[in-house]
Amino acid sequence: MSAPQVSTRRTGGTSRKSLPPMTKQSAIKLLNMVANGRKRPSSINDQQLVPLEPPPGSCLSSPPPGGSSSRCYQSSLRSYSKWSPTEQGATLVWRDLCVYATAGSAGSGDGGVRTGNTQRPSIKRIINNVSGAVTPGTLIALMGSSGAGKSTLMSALAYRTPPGTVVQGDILVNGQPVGPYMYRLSGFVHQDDLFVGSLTVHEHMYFMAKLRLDRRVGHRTIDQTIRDLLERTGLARCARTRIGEAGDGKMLSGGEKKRLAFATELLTKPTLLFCDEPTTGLDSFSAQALVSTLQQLARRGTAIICTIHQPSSQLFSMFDQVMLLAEGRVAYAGRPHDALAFFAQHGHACPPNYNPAEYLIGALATAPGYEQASQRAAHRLCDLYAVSEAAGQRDVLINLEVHMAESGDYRVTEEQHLTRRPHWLHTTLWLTYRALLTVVRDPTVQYKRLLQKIAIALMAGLCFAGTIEPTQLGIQATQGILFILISENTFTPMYAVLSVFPETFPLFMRETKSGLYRTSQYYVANVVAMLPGLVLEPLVFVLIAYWLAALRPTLYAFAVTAIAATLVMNVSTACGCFFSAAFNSLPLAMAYLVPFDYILMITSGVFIHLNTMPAATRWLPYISWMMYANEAMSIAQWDGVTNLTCSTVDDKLPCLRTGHEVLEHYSFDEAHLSLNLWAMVLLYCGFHVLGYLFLWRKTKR
Ligand SMILES: Nc1ncnc2c1ncn2[C@@H]1O[C@H](COP(=O)(O)OP(=O)(O)OP(=O)(O)O)[C@@H](O)[C@H]1O
Repeated sequence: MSAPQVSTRRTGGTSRKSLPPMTKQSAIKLLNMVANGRKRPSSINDQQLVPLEPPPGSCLSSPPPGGSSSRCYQSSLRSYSKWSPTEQGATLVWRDLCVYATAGSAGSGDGGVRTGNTQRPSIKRIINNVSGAVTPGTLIALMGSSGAGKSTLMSALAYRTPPGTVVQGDILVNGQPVGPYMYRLSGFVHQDDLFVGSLTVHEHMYFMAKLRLDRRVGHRTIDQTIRDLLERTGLARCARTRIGEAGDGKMLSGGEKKRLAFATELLTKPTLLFCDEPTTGLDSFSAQALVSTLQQLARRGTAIICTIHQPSSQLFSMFDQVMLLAEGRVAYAGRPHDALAFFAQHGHACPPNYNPAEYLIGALATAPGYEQASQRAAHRLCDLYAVSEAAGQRDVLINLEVHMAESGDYRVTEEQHLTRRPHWLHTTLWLTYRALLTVVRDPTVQYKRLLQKIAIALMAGLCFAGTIEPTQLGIQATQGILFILISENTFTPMYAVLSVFPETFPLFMRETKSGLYRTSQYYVANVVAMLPGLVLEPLVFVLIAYWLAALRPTLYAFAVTAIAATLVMNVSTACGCFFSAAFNSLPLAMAYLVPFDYILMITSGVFIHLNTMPAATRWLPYISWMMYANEAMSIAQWDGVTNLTCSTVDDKLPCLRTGHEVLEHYSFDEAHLSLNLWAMVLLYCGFHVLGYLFLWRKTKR
């Protein structure tokens, strides 16, 4: 396949069609007529102008009961003197839109085209020259068979395309090309729901409100908003239920999770709402209830775009507009009822008692065994629509928006300055709270590990009980228990955190991309949430093993051992976090970590005299916190000891008479105590900085 030449800009003006000069008022008049389904007039009379601003009490503030609010919004045109979609409603138009997926991007599943020794990236066109418009107060359904390009089109419109996707064409919101502001202006309900399962519904909503709403919004208002939203989405009775992960006993159903995702997006009262298959997995009653909630939301001025799979007849008729896609092209866009008439006109009359949506999608789908014929039929319908009157009216509306954007005297309101985002620390604290709840509520993470630590400490302590004496054998036993104290606080925690980032990565990416928080805040919150466990565990372990084994009975020696063990556990966890952030999967992280473990162990000072290591590897102990901890703990045990006895029976045993000689035997030095502790603090910071940088780099891809 030859790769098409595409520009890498998201939107641009290469395809802009030139329009004749037009006054602002004439354009508004024309737009108004087009939106109301009338043909373009040959001349525009300025006396027939409509007011620019909706009058007080118009449908923007109070929609007519049962009336077509989309018509209502279309006739209430916004002012073109400023750009303020939150005040005026958002008109989203897209023109000549093409979306390409490059090889290697999510879902492409191929690595490109190989030519000779070089690999040329392959590019697949998913959306092919699509144009359309959504006005405030309109509920529009994107429909089509599986693979038609619904999700791709919607994510491009919402400015949420996955990495590796190239978007070409114009996408404008009230005349402004879409950009990062879409994360603030619009909500996006994803097809797959991602939550922190250990939170309850109310906790999740409260957390989201704290991070997404203006920081001046008080507790009472937040509580009231959450109560209203849970009521509206039918989740009020689940407010105290944990969201849960698959396999948990107490959890929300798939449909409830979908509604929770929906309620979360409504917190910010988005002007534009994108819903990727919101009814999938819901029974017909719940699906209808959800679409009816969407209808109500549209009546209040939100422009809503949904992708939807084979809706029931009733659901189909609830949408103001439908856009039918076939192989990335538009086969029809307009009112649902008119879609049936258009298809009937071109030889696809829906039989009576047939689900219309199913019929229309079936007419555009590729039938197995008849691929070429069905593709030809779908292309024919797309071609017929492209030259239809409905497409012409749509094009006038789109061109007017583009024209107004180009020639209008817009005053772009920096709407983001109107909302005060939470402070860095505030967001970090809320993230820490959420991470802490996860740690506390997941017994496998915390309690089981603590119990395991106590059991190992008891076992190790009892095995060494009575062996710590001022003899040559006692020296060996002392160094042995110190190694147990260090290794037990190294390997288990290091491997335990390996899954932290890969497991939560999809949720983290979604939340950071939507501007909920920054990588630094997420990283710091996770580290802080781990801290209580990382202090408690080594202290409990040392407390039990130290006194059972009867190591040096001075407060100083105990304190140094406890501090060193705590630092060991924290550095190990930091190292685990670094490997976890650096690699995309647990097996990959493990594959690299195991060889690193061996370096740590070999250079700990137990297995080899560090001075005798080959010159090329002599730098390795400097990155080994096991060596630093071993030296610090050994100094605490042997510093100032002078009463060691030698064996009179076995002259093959070495004879070390003082603590100084013991330390020298292991290539340790009394003067290095504080140096060792500071080296561990440095390693802790270094690993975390590296871990953060790797995680941050992933978000930039
Ligand atoms: N990153 C990608 N790389 C290559 N092909 C892709 C990529 N993303 C989507 N596609 C392809 O583009 C086509 C449209 O995908 P899309 O997910 O938009 O379809 P859809 O209409 O939403 O389907 P469904 O209803 O099954 O979710 C599919 O054939 C899909 O395999």
